[in-house]
Amino acid sequence: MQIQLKCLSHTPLRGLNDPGADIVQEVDAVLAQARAEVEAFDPELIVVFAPDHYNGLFYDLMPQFVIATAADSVGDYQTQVGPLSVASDLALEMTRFVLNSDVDVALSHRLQVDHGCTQTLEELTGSLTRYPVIPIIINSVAPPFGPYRRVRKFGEAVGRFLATLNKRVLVLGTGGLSHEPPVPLIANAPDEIANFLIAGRNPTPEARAARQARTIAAGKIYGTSDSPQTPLNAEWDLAFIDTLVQGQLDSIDDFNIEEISRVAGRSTHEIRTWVAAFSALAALGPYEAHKDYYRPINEWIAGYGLVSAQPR
Ligand SMILES: O=C(O)/C=C/c1cccc(O)c1O
Ligand SMILES: [Fe+2]
Repeated sequence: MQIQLKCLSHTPLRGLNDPGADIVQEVDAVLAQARAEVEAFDPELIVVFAPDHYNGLFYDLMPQFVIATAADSVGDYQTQVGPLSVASDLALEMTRFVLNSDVDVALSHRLQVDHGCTQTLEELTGSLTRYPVIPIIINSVAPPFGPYRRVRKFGEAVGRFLATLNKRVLVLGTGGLSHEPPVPLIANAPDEIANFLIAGRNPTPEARAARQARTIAAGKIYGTSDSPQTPLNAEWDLAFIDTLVQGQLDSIDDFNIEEISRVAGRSTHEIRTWVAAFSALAALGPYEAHKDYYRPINEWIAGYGLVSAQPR
């Protein structure tokens, strides 16, 4: 089998609250290059490790890991609505393999996915259906989270499964790096917000629009003294990227969840998708990785990065 990896940030504010035109063009060029590389690789399967932001998964039953055999995009922010072309049989086989590797994983035969999964698919492939895909959700937004060492074990099990396939596989991780958008916490939440976080599927168009307006408003002041959210932390982001590029994945086992939230923002935990993706690649042997791009972009509430890797 052949495998390539790309991990990149997502942000629903791209196109809704943009930085200066020079930065927009710079990112457009980075994404165009990544898309061209995906096109040249011509994957037969995409495995996308993604977070959910209370669009598909809620506290009525909040799993740490989910593999989907079927998935529909809710179309939040500016993402496309509709079904993904999920490789259902392979997703089920993967689930069996992971369970037999002594790692618990939930299975969904009808998962709703949001921008955390679909933005990256659209940016790197042009659509939700261009290639067969297996969506894998890693809880990165709804505390409590399992330890980082667990994410690594999960990613390794997925990687060992991919090694059994005779296919060109593109592994994606989407989210991060440092950032903290105004996603509510259930701890001490008023009833209305708690009810949304527990069972808020399929919100009304008005509720969706209000959520989007709140995020845009937060983007307008993010990184200033008016913003109550933890700011971006470029130093933390670059050290994390370096850890991945140097292949020091075992050091991630010791990551302290509370400390990361404090110094880099609560949604920084979307890097769990990167950890799983790199662990899947590392399960196939030594790799070489390259930082394609990094820039902290307040308007997008994103320590925005792209890293690519392949077997050495
Ligand atoms: O879930 C939302 O409504 C917003 C999510 C968000 C905002 C800004 C940057 C991101 O990476 C997000 O996922
Ligand atoms: Fe996100």
